[in-house]
Amino acid sequence: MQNRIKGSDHMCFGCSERNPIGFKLKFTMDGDICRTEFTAGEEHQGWNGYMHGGLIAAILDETMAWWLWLKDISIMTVEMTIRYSLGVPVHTRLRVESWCEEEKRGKLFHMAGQIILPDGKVAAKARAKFMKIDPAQF
Ligand SMILES: CCCCCCCCCCCCCCCC(=O)SCCNC(=O)CCNC(=O)[C@H](O)C(C)(C)COP(=O)(O)OP(=O)(O)OC[C@H]1O[C@@H](n2cnc3c(N)ncnc32)[C@H](O)[C@@H]1OP(=O)(O)O
Repeated sequence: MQNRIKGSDHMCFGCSERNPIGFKLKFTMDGDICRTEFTAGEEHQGWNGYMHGGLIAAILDETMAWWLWLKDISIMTVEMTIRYSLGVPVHTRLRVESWCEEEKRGKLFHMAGQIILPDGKVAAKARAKFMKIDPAQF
């Protein structure tokens, strides 16, 4: 998997290779699904042995954002809900995927994403809205 941005100096917590405490996620498009993988470590725990819910949200947020980013659409998250169905154990390879459910007037994107455990069960599912922004403002 390759990030599209190379040589830039951004410090995005989700995807920058330069951020020393970030997730360093790398994304790829598979048809109309954006995918990444992640294995949580001890430092990502909430309850012992399980990943912190806020960090689960961050991974889902980032994966949905990258579906748009890979299509050259600059956005910001404006709303997100998460259903946490199963604990996400640390030291476990996770598959994360996202897709677009609806586009409104080319400005608001209704996205969804999920974290899948090795046995195929969905541990967490997000729905979020992303608003198109002018990247020159940031
Ligand atoms: C070279 C370097 C590259 C570096 C590249 C790094 C990589 C990059 C990868 C990506 C990485 C991303 C990382 C994860 C994504 C974040 O984490 S983003 C961070 C979290 N999100 C934020 O901070 C967003 C904060 N919000 C804002 O700044 C402002 O609300 C915004 C988004 C700029 C919009 O402001 P605004 O233009 O004033 O919008 P506003 O007038 O309030 O609303 C516009 C319209 O949308 C509607 N609307 C607003 N919110 C909603 C909503 N939640 N639901 C429905 N409608 C809504 C309004 O009703 C309005 O409708 P109309 O009146 O036009 O009909």
